[in-house]
Amino acid sequence: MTVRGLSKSFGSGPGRFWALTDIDLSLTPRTFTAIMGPSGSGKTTLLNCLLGLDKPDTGSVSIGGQNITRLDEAGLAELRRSRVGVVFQSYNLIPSLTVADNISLPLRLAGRRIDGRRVRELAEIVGVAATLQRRPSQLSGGQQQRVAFARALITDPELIVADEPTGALDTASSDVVLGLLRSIVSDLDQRALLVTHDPRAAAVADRVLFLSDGRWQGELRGATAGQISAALTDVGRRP
Ligand SMILES: Nc1ncnc2c1ncn2[C@@H]1O[C@H](COP(=O)(O)OP(=O)(O)OP(=O)(O)O)[C@@H](O)[C@H]1O
Repeated sequence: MTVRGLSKSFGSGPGRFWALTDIDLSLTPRTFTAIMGPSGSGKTTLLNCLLGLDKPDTGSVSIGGQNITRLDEAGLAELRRSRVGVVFQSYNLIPSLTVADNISLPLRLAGRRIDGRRVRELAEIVGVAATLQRRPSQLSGGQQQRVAFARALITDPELIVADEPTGALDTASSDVVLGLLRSIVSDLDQRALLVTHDPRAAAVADRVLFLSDGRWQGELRGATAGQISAALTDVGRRP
């Protein structure tokens, strides 16, 4: 996945506001990248541009070698359904469906064949194989988030985007979910993009990119939570 020279504004005339300016980003397979930045720095706008929910003013977003900024609505729907797996803070599982049916839902929506063996395999990888016939309400928050990861992986996407995936979890469940994301990247050859406010979560990534006022402010590789926290404070202080 490659982003080149991406800029995004809202409004027009004197009220025009640049939420993102000249953003470049490259995510290669088996890399785990975290994005951090103060509130209003442009993180959600960037994710929305990657998912085709917002159209950038300039620049390109290439996923699987295709510039998604040129896709029509049908192409963008297919992108979000099959080519990018997304996990949010709220697990967004369908309460009336079993865990197995929640995991296979993206395939059903895409009209693709459901491979029961693959559903079980992913459930095992994320550690919810014993819960396949239960409903989401019978699972803990951490278990529900693991189901959301299996659902994100079922279409074998080119990128996993996790937007505050540990925001609603306690420390122990957060650690499990972050360890899972880490192993998804290494064992399943995935690339992952994590947006988080939590330096402990970002420390699990290979590199952390800092965004402020819609521009990259720098990056850290292999940093501890303490180093990330200090860098974040520094970014927030810059004029
Ligand atoms: N639809 C919109 N219209 C006008 N301004 C917008 C719109 N969406 C976002 N913005 C502005 O763009 C800037 C970036 O917002 P964005 O939501 O991307 O920040 P964020 O880093 O995700 O913040 P948070 O951490 O609080 O979620 C903010 O100043 C916001 O007010």
